[in-house]
Amino acid sequence: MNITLQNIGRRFNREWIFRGVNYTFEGNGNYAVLGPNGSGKSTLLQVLNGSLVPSAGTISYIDGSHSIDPGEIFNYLSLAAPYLEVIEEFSLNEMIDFHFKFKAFKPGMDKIAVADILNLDGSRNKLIKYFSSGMKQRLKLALAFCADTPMLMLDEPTSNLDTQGIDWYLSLIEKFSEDRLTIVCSNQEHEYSFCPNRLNISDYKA
Ligand SMILES: Nc1ncnc2c1ncn2[C@@H]1O[C@H](COP(=O)(O)OP(=O)(O)OP(=O)(O)O)[C@@H](O)[C@H]1O
Repeated sequence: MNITLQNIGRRFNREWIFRGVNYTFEGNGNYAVLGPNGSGKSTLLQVLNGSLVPSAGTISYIDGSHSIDPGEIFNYLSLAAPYLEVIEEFSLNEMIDFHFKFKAFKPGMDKIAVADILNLDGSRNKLIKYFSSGMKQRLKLALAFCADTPMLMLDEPTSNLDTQGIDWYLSLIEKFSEDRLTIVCSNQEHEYSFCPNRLNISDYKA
């Protein structure tokens, strides 16, 4: 999967957050979007995942030999981000069932394997509203990692995770990011140290 940005800019009201971004995210590469708080990392990720339209420029998606309509791109990606909520009234079982109505499981994965990855097999009927913030973050990550999509987008992936949770995240990266384009928005080195390709959004401040 390739994503090509040509002269991309995004503004809110009169303020340009970034401008003139020319960049290609290629193949199954690992990419980090870097920059200090408020620099526009999440805004760029939202442009990349089709939830925000760019204010300038064009974005194109190519999967193999065919191009994908930006309106359809959500079907091709898995996203874990602080602004993407889990459904509090669902149990863990219901949340997994719901998520995988829209996305296929990665080969070898199923509902039980996802609960196993979370180490929450005994809590399958527990309502998500009773999960701790770290458990909710693990759930968001596991749902994204275990879905069979050609793109994985992660915004602040280890927020609310303890040291053990960070190791758990890194083990999932090793297991589930190899064969897909992976983009991580972060300002914490341990979250993106595996990414050889780095885009600093501050370089495009208008
Ligand atoms: N819907 C919006 N309306 C107006 N301004 C917005 C909106 N969303 C984001 N912004 C502004 O855009 C700028 C970039 O925000 P963004 O969340 O993309 O930064 P970030 O680099 O991801 O920050 P952080 O590291 O704190 O998560 C900020 O100044 C923010 O206030």
